[in-house]
Amino acid sequence: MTEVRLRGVTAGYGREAVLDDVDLVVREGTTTAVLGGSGSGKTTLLRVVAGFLRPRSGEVVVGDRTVAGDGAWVPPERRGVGYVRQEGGLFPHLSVAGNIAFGLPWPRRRHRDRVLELLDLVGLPSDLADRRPDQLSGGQQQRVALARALAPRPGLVLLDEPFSSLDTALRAATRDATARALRATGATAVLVTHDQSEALSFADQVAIVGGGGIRQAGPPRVLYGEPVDAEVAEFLGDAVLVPGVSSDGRVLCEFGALPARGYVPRGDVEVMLRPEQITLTAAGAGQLDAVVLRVAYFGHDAVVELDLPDAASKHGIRARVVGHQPPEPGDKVGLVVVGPVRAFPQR
Ligand SMILES: Nc1ncnc2c1ncn2[C@@H]1O[C@H](COP(=O)(O)OP(=O)(O)OP(=O)(O)O)[C@@H](O)[C@H]1O
Repeated sequence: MTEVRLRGVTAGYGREAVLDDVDLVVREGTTTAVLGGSGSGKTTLLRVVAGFLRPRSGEVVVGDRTVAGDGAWVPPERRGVGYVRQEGGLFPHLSVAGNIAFGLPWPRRRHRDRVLELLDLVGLPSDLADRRPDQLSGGQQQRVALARALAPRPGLVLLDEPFSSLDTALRAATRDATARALRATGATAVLVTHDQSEALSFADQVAIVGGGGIRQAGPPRVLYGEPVDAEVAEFLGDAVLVPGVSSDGRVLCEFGALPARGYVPRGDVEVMLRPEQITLTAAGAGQLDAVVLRVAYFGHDAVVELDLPDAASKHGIRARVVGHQPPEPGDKVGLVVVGPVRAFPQR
């Protein structure tokens, strides 16, 4: 079991600092998903923890050892860290068993039992052991890469977008197998991903990287419900933003007076709510009336774009409704809006 701590870490390439004074804690035995725009420094963060990149300043602590900073430097191979890349990076000339055994310490490389145990751990049948990587599906290759990373029983596993090249169904199955294997071993994990729903469903903690730092880190529900600003809110899902005025922990906006959660700035604010906080009812039966402009149908749910005749904001009002009976464009509907909402200082 391994806790990871980054304190004041600044790192980059050449003169450019990609990460500037970054603090992050990943508690032992938990999973943190690192989410952020392209080029924001997610992989750089993993490289610093793995030891592939030396931070210019700050400290990295893995378990009870300072592995970088404060005069210390522990090379990657001595950090007890497993690393799984986007494309798996299996050795093409070795069998599945050979690839997994490569992760075992020298004296144990011939231990077939341990290889089969690792295959089972990642949910693969033992008869794949003698195949070559090119005889496996993409999802199977990623599971073998995970088995190889888990072979030396690392306390920490770093996963750099390991599911991104897989199609939707395979992605979900591989992600579930990975989550199960990590739980079974008790390893701490850091997962880099572009996928918001993956981050929210897979991890105990989500960390949003942007502007050289961690914009916000916390449990998925806190980040989704209480993002620190409108940008983080929009990054982590669909957000409806309307102008409002706050007083006494409530906000007054075109949806009426609604309770707000978290810190509420005074005066003019930007009010944020999620589209699923708006439900549709019969015209005249809600808190206010609207007309359906467009409907984006996704099967399990639908996003309904609405026009509020008396509202200040003329676009961007969206309700997420269950998919079996979405309304039609032109329909008149009533809206019921439930709080709490978030209120940000106006941009
Ligand atoms: N080896 C390198 N040499 C120079 N610059 C680099 C190197 N690797 C990354 N960078 C730059 O550092 C910045 C952060 O890169 P990084 O790969 O950490 O981002 P990322 O958030 O993982 O991006 P993506 O989501 O696109 O994979 C980018 O501007 C990138 O161009």
